[in-house]
Amino acid sequence: MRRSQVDSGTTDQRLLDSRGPSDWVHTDPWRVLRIQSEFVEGFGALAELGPAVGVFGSARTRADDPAYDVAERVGAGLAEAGFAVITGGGPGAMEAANKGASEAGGISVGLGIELPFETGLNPWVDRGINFRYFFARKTMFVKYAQGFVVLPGGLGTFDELFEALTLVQTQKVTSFPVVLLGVDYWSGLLAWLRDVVLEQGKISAGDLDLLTLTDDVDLAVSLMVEARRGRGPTADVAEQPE
Ligand SMILES: C/C(=C\CNc1ncnc2c1ncn2[C@@H]1O[C@H](COP(=O)(O)O)[C@@H](O)[C@H]1O)CO
Repeated sequence: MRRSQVDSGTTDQRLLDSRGPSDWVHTDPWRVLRIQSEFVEGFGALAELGPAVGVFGSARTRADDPAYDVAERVGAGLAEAGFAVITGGGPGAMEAANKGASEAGGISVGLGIELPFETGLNPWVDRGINFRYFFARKTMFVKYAQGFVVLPGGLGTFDELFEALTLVQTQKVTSFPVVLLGVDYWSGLLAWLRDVVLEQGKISAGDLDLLTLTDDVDLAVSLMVEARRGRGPTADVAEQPE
């Protein structure tokens, strides 16, 4: 535009001078940009992480609970085997796994989530990202972890476990090992999946093959190592064309 068509002032000036209504920051199009920024930040922070395992488990596991010690040993074992350990960055089993990984000299990652009862990232997270949106955070777990160790937990842990299983069942991700650590805790769920869900044809037998139930931390770690070998030499970079 030229002459009288040109708006007075510059675009920069209009941007910097104007303080109009602000309700648009709470609209969906603006949220889309915030969501996008979570993906950009997550991909940017984790792209060069190398082989990693996700550890899920209860936010309520106390330090005197035997499961805390198990989580700590899992974190340490995975770190010693060369895996980065990715948790939800919160308290309980997450904190224990991060502690184990960090103390063993490994890469301890926490993907925190904004919650009404904010707890913040636990002190053992060395690389942390805070998310507003659960679904953006979940993408990071499945994109950057090559296997999952699941400690005793509640609804959040179930959600993460079944999300991983669903993605494999529907072939949305390459199959990865899922270890349920805690025979007493998890065997009831596994029995129900086998005796009711499988029996009534709601899942296939192969869907259960993905799961290993054990109390053995070393076995959990070695299953992850085996799976990493199975993925071949590209396991560290895992770049695929679109
Ligand atoms: C409930 C309390 C704190 C919650 N803080 C959390 N911080 C980060 N991640 C969390 C938190 N709570 C749940 N998660 C995710 O779900 C899984 C644990 O859920 P569960 O219901 O406790 O089993 C865990 O793997 C996280 O990814 C203060 O007590």
